[in-house]
Amino acid sequence: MSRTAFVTIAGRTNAGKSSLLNAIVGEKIASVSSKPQTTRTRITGIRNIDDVQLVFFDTPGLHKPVNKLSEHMLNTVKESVSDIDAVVFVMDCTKKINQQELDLLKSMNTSKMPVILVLNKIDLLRNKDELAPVIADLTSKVKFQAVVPVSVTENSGVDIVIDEIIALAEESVHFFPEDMITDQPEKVLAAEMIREKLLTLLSDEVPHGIAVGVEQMSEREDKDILDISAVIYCEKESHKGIVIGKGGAMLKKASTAARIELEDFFQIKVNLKCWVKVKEDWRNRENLIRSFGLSEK
Ligand SMILES: Nc1nc2c(ncn2[C@@H]2O[C@H](COP(=O)(O)OP(=O)(O)OP(=O)(O)O)[C@@H](O)[C@H]2O)c(=O)[nH]1
Repeated sequence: MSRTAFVTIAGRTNAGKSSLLNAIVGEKIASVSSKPQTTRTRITGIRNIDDVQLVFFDTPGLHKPVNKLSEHMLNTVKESVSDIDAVVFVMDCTKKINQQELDLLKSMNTSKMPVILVLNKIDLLRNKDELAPVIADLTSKVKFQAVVPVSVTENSGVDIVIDEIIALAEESVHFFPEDMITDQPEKVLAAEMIREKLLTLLSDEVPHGIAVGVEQMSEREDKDILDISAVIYCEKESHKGIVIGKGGAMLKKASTAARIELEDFFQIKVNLKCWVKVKEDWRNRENLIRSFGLSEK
């Protein structure tokens, strides 16, 4: 069974968060982060390792450098974390923990978020024995899933961080196709959430012959609403009828289930509109793949 881990990287300015993310996801990050994002959740990188897909994203209240976090943001941590499987909290091991970092870590404990502590920049330590008391002090105050000494610059410990994240991955479909990169990861993720709901509800009636493309996804300027319009492509006219269902019942059920999941993930009210179209042999059509926001590597 395939697994997915949704991961947020948090920590103080200059701790090495971007460097670590780059070390984990490699060059894919460039294509992902350079585009302006429309939603508050921002996917910053994707990495596939065997049957596990790691999806890195920023989430409100957590992605800002810790020294810029306000009280208000700390309070929102609890509400905005339902989809996080792991928080990777990066600290510069040569710097003492400050009150804000401690508060944030404690609020993560309160909301039962698994936290992997990365003690970065160990290459700067003259004597590695200096780490033991630091770790002892931190673990006496905060509960961590794992504590990993790392030097991103020397590429030491990064593999262990990856293993710890993999250990927290949950059984799930992969939201992003292997070997493809996208500059619109939120659209791809939303499309896959909709497709997954349809496949679950339809069971074997329309096996695999469904593709979903999110054509529009934008947050309203005046209201906290995310408008998403999606097209469901079937291979046959008869499949279209099944997807829509009697009096539109099936489509309604699937889009309601998808909307609930999308609202939970993006932490915003979602207005989802789905259309069903027949496109024979969509699987071989390059332009369709492109309209899903994907491209071959
Ligand atoms: N010596 C050393 N320097 C590192 C290491 N990891 C990152 N750095 C350096 O630390 C600085 C900050 O790294 P970033 O990855 O930009 O840190 P950040 O946490 O993303 O910073 P903000 O975006 O400001 O929040 C850079 O100059 C990195 O080259 C490390 O393992 N050892």
